[in-house]
Amino acid sequence: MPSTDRVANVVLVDIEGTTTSISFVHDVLFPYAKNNVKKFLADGWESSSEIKQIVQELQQVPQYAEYTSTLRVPPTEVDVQIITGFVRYLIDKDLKVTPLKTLQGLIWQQGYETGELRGHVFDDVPGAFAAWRGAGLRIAVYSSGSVAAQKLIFKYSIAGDLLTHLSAHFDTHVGHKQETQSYVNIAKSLGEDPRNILFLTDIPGEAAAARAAGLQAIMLQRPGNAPLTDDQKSGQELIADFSSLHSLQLPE
Ligand SMILES: CSCCC(=O)C(=O)COP(=O)(O)O
Ligand SMILES: [Mg+2]
Repeated sequence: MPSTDRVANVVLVDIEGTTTSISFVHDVLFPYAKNNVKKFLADGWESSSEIKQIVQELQQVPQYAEYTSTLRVPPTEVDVQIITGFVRYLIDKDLKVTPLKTLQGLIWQQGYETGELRGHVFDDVPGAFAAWRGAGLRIAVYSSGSVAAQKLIFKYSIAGDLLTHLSAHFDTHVGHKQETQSYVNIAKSLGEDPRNILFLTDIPGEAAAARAAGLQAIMLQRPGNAPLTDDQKSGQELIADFSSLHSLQLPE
């Protein structure tokens, strides 16, 4: 079906590689979190129950034992230094683990609120959001970034406050992005027939998982995204930006 004839009630967008450049996430957001994590943890180590909870959850991550085994001196207690090192290790490996994503969102909040960070969105994103909402569609977000981080990137975007366009947010609490059950959960939470949800993403495994749950899925080939192999392209609908989707309509 050509994109122009497509119908949906909900557009579900991924962030990194879809609405936003991979470079912004990897070259701006991740370094910001790595540079600020030590002070952030030290400031709340004794007083913040949120930080205590995150630190506990980080120690349950399977890679924690692997990380501590690489240290010259095995840690005798969990302190700011150890957790800072582990957070930086997880960020370098781009592991999408939930407590890391929660912590990153809290650290980025300070950057957005002080004006040090502004969320990147590609040029066509604000117009597409306005067109979809104008046609009566809902827009939802599904990213490995925490719901709080999702809200920040759109609220403080380079194109102004785009959060007002968004009616639902999903992160890894709903499941991982390459698992079909996550999309079943999202459709249920949205109260929608999966066939009336159009998922936009840059990752073939995410598109496949969404389709297996009955959603429509289209893949983005944004500047800076990893090139797709012929195998990954096969059976996919590929678009360079959202412009061909401006005329999305509600089902009859
Ligand atoms: C919510 S902005 C930060 C993006 C992020 O941390 C991330 O891991 C991006 O993953 P995505 O699922 O949006 O590709
Ligand atoms: Mg992505």
